[in-house]
Amino acid sequence: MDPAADMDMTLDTDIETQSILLAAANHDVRALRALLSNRAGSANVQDPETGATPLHAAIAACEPDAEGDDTATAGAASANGAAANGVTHVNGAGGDAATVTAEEAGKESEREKLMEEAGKTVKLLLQHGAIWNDLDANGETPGCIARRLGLKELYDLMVDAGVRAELLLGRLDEYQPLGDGDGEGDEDDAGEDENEGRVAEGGDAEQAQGTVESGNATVASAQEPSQDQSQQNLTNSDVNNAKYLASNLTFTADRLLDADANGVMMSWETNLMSRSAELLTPTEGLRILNVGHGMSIIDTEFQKRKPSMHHIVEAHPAVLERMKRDGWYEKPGIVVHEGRWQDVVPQLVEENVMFDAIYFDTFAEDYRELREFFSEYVIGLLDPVGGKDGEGGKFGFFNGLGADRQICYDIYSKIVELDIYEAGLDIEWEDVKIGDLDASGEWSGVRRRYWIPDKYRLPTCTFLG
Ligand SMILES: C[S@@+](CC[C@H](N)C(=O)[O-])C[C@H]1O[C@@H](n2cnc3c(N)ncnc32)[C@H](O)[C@@H]1O
Repeated sequence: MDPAADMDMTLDTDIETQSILLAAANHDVRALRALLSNRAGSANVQDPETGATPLHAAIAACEPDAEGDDTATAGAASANGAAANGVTHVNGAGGDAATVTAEEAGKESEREKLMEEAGKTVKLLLQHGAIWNDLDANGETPGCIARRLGLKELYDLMVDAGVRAELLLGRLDEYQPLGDGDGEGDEDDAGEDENEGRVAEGGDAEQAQGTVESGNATVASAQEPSQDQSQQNLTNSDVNNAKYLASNLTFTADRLLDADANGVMMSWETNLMSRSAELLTPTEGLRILNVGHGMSIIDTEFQKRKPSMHHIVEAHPAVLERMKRDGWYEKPGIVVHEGRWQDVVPQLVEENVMFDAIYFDTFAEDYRELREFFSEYVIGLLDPVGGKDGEGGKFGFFNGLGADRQICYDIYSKIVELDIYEAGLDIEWEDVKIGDLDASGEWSGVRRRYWIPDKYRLPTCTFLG
């Protein structure tokens, strides 16, 4: 190509990119609509330096500028409203109350207007295929910026966009083979995804990937779906799990690590395990199934409740070895199933074995496995008239879905709620505060920090109705 023409084209593209970013930042919906209709895919242009997409620009524009225009966050920070501030002033500053309240009310209405305009811009961009989880140069998705700035309305829009994208990818997944089985690319894909950073290459942009953590595995990139993009998501998770099951493990007092120093299980999760056991088995003498033994934490809690039957499914030879050494095979009511739950559980269903409480926490598996477990098997294994006083059996799982990024955690909490409901179960959440894991040095020597949120959303599921 003629170099001059080449340069012209580059200039045109740069100008187009900057015009789109500017229209998004100005919340100029009319100009933006015209620009987006010029070229497919232009809702995903990125500033070459900052990596900002139009979604980043539209949301970041709500940040107050340095000269004290604090409209956006003043309102956002007072999510509970100017009224609360007004009360403070009435009590504290006597005569100024009316003025201050009017000022606050003015700010609040300015903020509402800003949110409305930003919201329209964000929706327009999403309608034009803007990807919800593109990362800018700071490693933030647009939703991360909204959260950092306290812009709840915009954050919720981004969460909903992520839920839609992931649900659609999940559905597409059901209609496509998981890996082509010819080996080509499968192993590499698995290696790429497996417990590495949560950012994968996705077209031009880096994208945030949520993870389904049990201490564990990968899940789902999350992007507005297209056939090509959905393919990225179809990793052969069997390969990941198989690789983990063949790897060496290191046990110490406070952690179980795989051969790559990934945290399979860590002792900071103990209170989560004991609270789960408490909610699942409110009384002694129940029939329990636990999938994934790990550091024995939840099984020890279950044993304290003197179960009448306590089945454990565990697939890793080193964990099984340790269980033997520690006398688990001889404990009261214990039945150890050596093998992958995928092989063991269908057999239990066939034999009509029923439980009052089921817990699921594996490693190096993705959300599809968890979903398969509760959609296909829980219904057949959980006694609808079991549990305490025959009120029905309970199902729980380690909720580490997308836990290495708050927005992914919020998205997966919604997705799992929808899927659980579709499986005929109801879900109740209990929030458990997580301490400062950095301050307590939890991640030292662990390859990847798999937990970010300061609250764990603990799920307890029962039959609907
Ligand atoms: C995160 S740990 C479980 C921790 C456990 N909840 C505790 O309280 O210590 C996950 C366990 O699941 C096991 N596992 C992984 N994949 C499995 C599979 N497909 N079937 C059965 N067990 C599996 C791992 O070997 C590991 O012991």
